[in-house]
Amino acid sequence: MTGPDEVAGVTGTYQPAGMDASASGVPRLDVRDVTVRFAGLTALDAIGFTVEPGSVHAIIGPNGAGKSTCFNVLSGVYRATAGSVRFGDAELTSLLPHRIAALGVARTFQNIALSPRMSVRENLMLGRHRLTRAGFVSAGLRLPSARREAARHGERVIEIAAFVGLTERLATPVGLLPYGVQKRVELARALCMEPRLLLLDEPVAGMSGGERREMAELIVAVRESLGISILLVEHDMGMVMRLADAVTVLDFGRRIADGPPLEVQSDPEVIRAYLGAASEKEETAS
Ligand SMILES: Nc1ncnc2c1ncn2[C@@H]1O[C@H](COP(=O)(O)OP(=O)(O)OP(=O)(O)O)[C@@H](O)[C@H]1O
Repeated sequence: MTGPDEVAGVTGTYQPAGMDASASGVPRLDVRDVTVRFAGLTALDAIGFTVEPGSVHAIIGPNGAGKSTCFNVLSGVYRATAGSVRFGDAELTSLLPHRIAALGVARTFQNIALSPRMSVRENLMLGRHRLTRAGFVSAGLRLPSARREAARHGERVIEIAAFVGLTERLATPVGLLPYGVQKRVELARALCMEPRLLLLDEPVAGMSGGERREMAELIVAVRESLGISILLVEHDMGMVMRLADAVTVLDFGRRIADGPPLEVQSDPEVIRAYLGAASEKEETAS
């Protein structure tokens, strides 16, 4: 059985490749005055926040607030209409998604984006793809250098699978795994990219209470073992309040609060935004 104990048991033994387990080598993410407009609609209106190296930072807000749009800008899927996103010395707003990934920004998706017929191991090997040096030809010819490289990546995949508690599932096709375990495979695949910043889009959406707890423990373990920065969008307030060092609150594309979780939770504008969203839902339901 895999579970939180196994996750906790390996904490501290897992090291980021080429880095020590501290926030050194992890740049600050600086989002400044980012605006995104879609024909007639301002999805993000000059928003800004900073993700400190090695911290867990949450973006929250009612439906349609602009959270996914923000993630899409950070990962290069959407182009910002204005503003800047700096990751250390790099300006991300002009880069394509694969260039942003190459800088060490990895992402998981709200809806699972894995290959269901492929095994856990194969899905994780896909995560290593951007780190693979062997060219198409040498890999195709199975040259010794390409074989050695594949073996190295294979070992790393085994280490990462152990860290997230997936050792016994390595040969299982992903589509046969329970939903909560698939979400862990997604996180493991993102870790296979050796990220310095991990973007988690609703990591516990659709999970049972037990699965939520396991995922929360895993996120803490990632932060503590790797010292990387984690930016997450999440609707589960309890989880945000427990996990996050800082919270940015969006509402209708505007940033309405930013700070430590306790401060943000008692901010009158945040309370108003959430109460407003709740009463709108009630009106639609009645
Ligand atoms: N590609 C797009 N084209 C047009 N409008 C879009 C596009 N993507 C998002 N929007 C709009 O931008 C606004 C913000 O949407 P976004 O998905 O970022 O919100 P969200 O906070 O992630 O919401 P949810 O919690 O429901 O996922 C919404 O009004 C949405 O309809």
